[in-house]
Amino acid sequence: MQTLNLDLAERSYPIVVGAGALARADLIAGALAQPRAVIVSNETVAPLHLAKLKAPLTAAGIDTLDVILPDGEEYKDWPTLNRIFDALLANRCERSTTLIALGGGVIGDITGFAAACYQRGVPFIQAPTTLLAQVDSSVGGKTAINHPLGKNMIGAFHQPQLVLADTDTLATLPLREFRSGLAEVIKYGLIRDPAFLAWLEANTDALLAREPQALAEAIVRSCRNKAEVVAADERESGERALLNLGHTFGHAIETGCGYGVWLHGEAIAVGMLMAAELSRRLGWIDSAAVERIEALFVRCGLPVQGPALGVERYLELMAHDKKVQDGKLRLVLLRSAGEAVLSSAAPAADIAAAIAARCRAE
Ligand SMILES: NC(=O)c1ccc[n+]([C@@H]2O[C@H](COP(=O)([O-])OP(=O)(O)OC[C@H]3O[C@@H](n4cnc5c(N)ncnc54)[C@H](O)[C@@H]3O)[C@@H](O)[C@H]2O)c1
Ligand SMILES: O=C(O)C(=O)C[C@@H](O)[C@H](O)[C@H](O)COP(=O)(O)O
Ligand SMILES: [Zn+2]
Repeated sequence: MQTLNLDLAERSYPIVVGAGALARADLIAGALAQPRAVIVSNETVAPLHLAKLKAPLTAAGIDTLDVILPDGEEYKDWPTLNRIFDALLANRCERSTTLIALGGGVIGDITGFAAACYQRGVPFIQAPTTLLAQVDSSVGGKTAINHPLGKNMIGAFHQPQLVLADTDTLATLPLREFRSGLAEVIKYGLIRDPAFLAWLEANTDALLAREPQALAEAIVRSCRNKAEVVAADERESGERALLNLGHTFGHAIETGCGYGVWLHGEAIAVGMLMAAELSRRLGWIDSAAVERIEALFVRCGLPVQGPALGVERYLELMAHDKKVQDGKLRLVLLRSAGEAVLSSAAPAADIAAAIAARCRAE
């Protein structure tokens, strides 16, 4: 078990990574204000992993209520959020009730947002069970639901009290979901950690084989990168925007195709290649760098071409991006494979050409 700390003064919290972390009722109990917690999970994860979390809590005298939601990105929405509020109210949950999100990023994001809103804010704990959630969404306090016009458009910054990433849960994760998580792992290498990028290239096979040591190292190094960025810029007034590499394009793919059709990691993999292609057109990186990124995605089984939405539709969807300022797109681009910058310098024609180069023909 390894523990990192996300340093945010009075909102600091531990990120615990390792086999069996879900059973650490002692850590959960230490974070609770009363011996009661509400576990929010979904119909897929609960039968696989809920007992590992719930039984030790019960044994420790902590009363738990389960809220089991339908599974899917398309349920990261208002009606599903309301189901959490209905359960909290029906069970007279108080301001000191802690919510525990057991699942992937969808459960983490919606539970975190419910915690941010219920009675104007209650504590919550992240218990991520996908690779993507263990390396990214459980850390940093971005919580949200989707809107038909854009991803994560309704949300709040609300930090968890604790992150418990049990690497044993990854054994049941479908391969496509595992690959999707690798896209966010690679993102850290691309934006700020060239040594990690090289390590990922050298350890792709071990990761795809889910070798425990390689997995733990990838998760810890990812969380360390994320924790450093969030500690420096919690509310995304600067450096945190770099965590959005590929997301302006990727969110357009997710929204444009309908939530759940493209997985988040798949969409941002293509988005990162669009950003790389645009950086090449600006003369910031060379073709070899773009090919290097593409080769790693191919080895990880990630897509390298986007859907044929049409360039105009991509641009229309991208106009909703949260980084848009005074109506102008700001994009995360690459200065090298290992250094990203936020820039509004790209000419519209180059943005359109980069999209066209990386999506299927209509
Ligand atoms: N808040 C953030 O900072 C942040 C960061 C990245 C992504 N996100 C969001 O996270 C979401 C994507 O998260 P995700 O990739 O975890 O998707 P997900 O939550 O939909 O989980 C993927 C699938 O795996 C299943 N699953 C989860 N754990 C499992 C396990 N251990 N074994 C078997 N099946 C399991 C889920 O039920 C689901 O079907 C998107 O909504 C994205 O916008 C948020
Ligand atoms: O934590 C962040 O900051 C991120 O941008 C992490 C992203 O991987 C994640 O997908 C996030 O939800 C995107 O944020 P958004 O502000 O573009 O919705
Ligand atoms: Zn993401």
